[in-house]
Amino acid sequence: MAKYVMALDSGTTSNRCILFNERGEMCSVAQKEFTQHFPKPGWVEHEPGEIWSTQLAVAREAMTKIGASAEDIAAIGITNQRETTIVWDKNTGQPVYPAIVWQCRRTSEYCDSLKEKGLTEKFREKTGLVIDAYFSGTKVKWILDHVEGARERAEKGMLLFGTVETWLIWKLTRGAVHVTDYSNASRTMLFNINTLEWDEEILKELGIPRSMLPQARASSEIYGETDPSFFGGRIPIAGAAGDQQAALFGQACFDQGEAKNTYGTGCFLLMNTGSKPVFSKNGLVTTIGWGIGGTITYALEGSIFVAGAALQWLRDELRLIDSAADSEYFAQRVKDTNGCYVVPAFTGLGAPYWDQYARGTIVGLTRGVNKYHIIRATLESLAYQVNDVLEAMKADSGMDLSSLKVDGGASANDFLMQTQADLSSAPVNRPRCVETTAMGAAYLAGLAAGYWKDIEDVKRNWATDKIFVPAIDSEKREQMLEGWKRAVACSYGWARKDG
Ligand SMILES: Nc1ncnc2c1ncn2[C@@H]1O[C@H](COP(=O)(O)OP(=O)(O)O)[C@@H](O)[C@H]1O
Ligand SMILES: O=P(O)(O)OC[C@H](O)CO
Repeated sequence: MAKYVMALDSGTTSNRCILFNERGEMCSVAQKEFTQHFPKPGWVEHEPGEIWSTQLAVAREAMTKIGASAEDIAAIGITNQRETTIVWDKNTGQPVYPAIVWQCRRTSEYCDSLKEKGLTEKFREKTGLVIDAYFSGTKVKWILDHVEGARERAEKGMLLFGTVETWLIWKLTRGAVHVTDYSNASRTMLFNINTLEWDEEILKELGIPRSMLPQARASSEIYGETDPSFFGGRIPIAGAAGDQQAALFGQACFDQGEAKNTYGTGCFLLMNTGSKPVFSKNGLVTTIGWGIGGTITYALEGSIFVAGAALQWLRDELRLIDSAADSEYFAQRVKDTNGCYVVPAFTGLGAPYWDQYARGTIVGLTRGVNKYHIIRATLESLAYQVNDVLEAMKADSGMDLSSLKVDGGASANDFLMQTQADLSSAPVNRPRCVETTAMGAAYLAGLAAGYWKDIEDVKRNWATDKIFVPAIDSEKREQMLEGWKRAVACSYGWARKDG
């Protein structure tokens, strides 16, 4: 019997491969960063070829590290940065343009024009999303409009579109399989989450030919097998999900009302809402969590664009810290932020504000504010943003969260986790394995391949590392939150051309 399930976790800044055993333990890990391209202010691109080559390299490296062969791998599950858009030639496999990354704001004005046409409600009802440059649809349109000859070739059926999992599956099968899963499809703004079909009316509005789109499939099923040239044998590719949905799965949030927050480059808070979509009145989006065995599980999501990336900004641009982890120590050199707030709206504000033109700001500066206050305020900004989303989620779902499960790189920061518990007045529960995204992908694939029997196996493998309980009084909390609201208001609309 095969010993492992392989998770390919293709994130925004790096590709990872983790081999899990039956108990959900990580037996081998390999990771490689890839290049971020910022060709213009607000634009973000990746090279699709580099996404593929680094992903393949880490998969081979993880196998080599423990001497695993293709026969040792029961299945591959793929999880990925979502919305990032790749268009390539069906015959040559050559991308026609770099991958336009989820953070890229280049289609903001076109999104405004859709809103001005009064299409907001229609898009929400069909796709569950707000109209925003974040999602893939307008990025595909941009490529077709701006790359010479692309629209003509797309109309002739010569071009294919995919998000990152689609691209990787296509590459791993040497062009034999062009699929996406429902969770990733639900992030394109082209997919009807009620009918589970690409939406003809939206495709027409955006001028996107149907023939470019992948087949939308369940998140846990065998899509195809890897070409033997890659790993020395065929391995079934048996699961795929967007990274945030995979984390919800990996955190074993299987019951309605269970939620997790991932603190990575951005922050993504998702709550399982069961088998019916819940439409938000408070700035959240409705998304597909996963589709398994003919059943769809929906989720409410609050997407925060800049979280851990703000720590990278402190490290790389301001050079106030040497590593993101140092922020924990420095933040505690002072007892508070001395009245200072950092709003890291570097690429606009996502949930619950959705202001494409907001930009980052630091407010409350006085002569006494030092670097430790700024570091602390930056870390606190992650917790404030998550709290804003939590409040919206409580209002939409009518449920009070008994605890919040957390994961992602920045969840290792105890100061941040304690601040979250304090600001949100709720216990924060950090699991022993915070690689829940990769774990979720592994489970989705392992369940389809019969490596695990059912979700009870997943639940059994989940264990708490530490619970952070609220430790400040409500007066202090209210005072901190009030200042944050005023700081956020200062960042609104800054990049709008008309001021
Ligand atoms: N100890 C820490 N404290 C605060 N932020 C951290 C810490 N460790 C990592 N980070 C931040 O978390 C992010 C990396 O987390 P990860 O889950 O790997 O992100 P992604 O999957 O989005 O690439 C980086 O933006 C980094 O700045
Ligand atoms: O790569 P991550 O972990 O920052 O996740 C990115 C999200 O999927 C974007 O929607």
